[in-house]
Amino acid sequence: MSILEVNNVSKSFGGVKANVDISMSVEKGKIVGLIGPNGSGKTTLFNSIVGTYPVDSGSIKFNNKEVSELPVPVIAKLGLLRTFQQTRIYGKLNCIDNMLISHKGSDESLITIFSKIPKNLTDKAENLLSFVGLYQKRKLRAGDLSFGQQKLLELAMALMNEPEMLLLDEPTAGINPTLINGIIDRLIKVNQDFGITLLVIEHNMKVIMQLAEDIFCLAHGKMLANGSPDEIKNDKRVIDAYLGAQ
Ligand SMILES: Nc1ncnc2c1ncn2[C@@H]1O[C@H](COP(=O)(O)OP(=O)(O)OP(=O)(O)O)[C@@H](O)[C@H]1O
Repeated sequence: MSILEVNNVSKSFGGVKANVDISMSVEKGKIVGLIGPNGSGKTTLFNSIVGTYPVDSGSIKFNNKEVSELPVPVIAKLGLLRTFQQTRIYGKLNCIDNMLISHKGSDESLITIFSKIPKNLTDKAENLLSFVGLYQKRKLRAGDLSFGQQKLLELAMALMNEPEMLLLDEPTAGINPTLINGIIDRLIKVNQDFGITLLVIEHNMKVIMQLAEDIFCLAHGKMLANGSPDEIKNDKRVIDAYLGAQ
């Protein structure tokens, strides 16, 4: 059963056709990759799916519900969330407070939020920090964490809202190669332990081949190929698109 259905989505910025007639389907419970050379339209597609940009045409269905006209917070409440290439954390707040602030009930001011935090929410924040390996650092300012740890914090912050599906924009970008395996293991656990469907943009081919069961490849704003890691690895169109982009 598919959790996400993108049908004939197009999006232009002035004369730039960032996405042209894109169709893709993501099966519930899977880890799916989205690859493509720089500027091929991956982030634009993410932004369209989560509601950041209105699409020019086409349909996006999440759990069979049309979401292409809905704003970001409404889509988030339906259970579809994204993380960013550059982490979005509050550097001056400690890890626990970052977690509490990202909880979706929190649309009030910071003072109101912190003055009435239920104990179970703090417990949940601590459990998730422990899940991503940051429990010991929970009282440190997020800005003092390494970039890799900030990415794990951002992942934990997204999990606070118990999404059904997470869109991850380059979860291993800028991370020390020795820590990359830790991130891959965490993402697999997110998928297996919480049953969260993952759609992952990734430039690191080794990572996406290890992580994803199904991979979509964009080039020049169009859907170029779709298949298993093995099929994609050996697809001449994909190889040419990457070589041509270098
Ligand atoms: N807000 C915007 N305004 C104008 N042009 C944009 C905007 N966002 C993206 N574009 C253009 O759309 C095209 C696709 O960009 P996009 O960021 O979606 O590609 P990408 O595959 O995510 O690239 P990268 O791998 O480098 O992150 C590019 O030509 C880009 O310059």
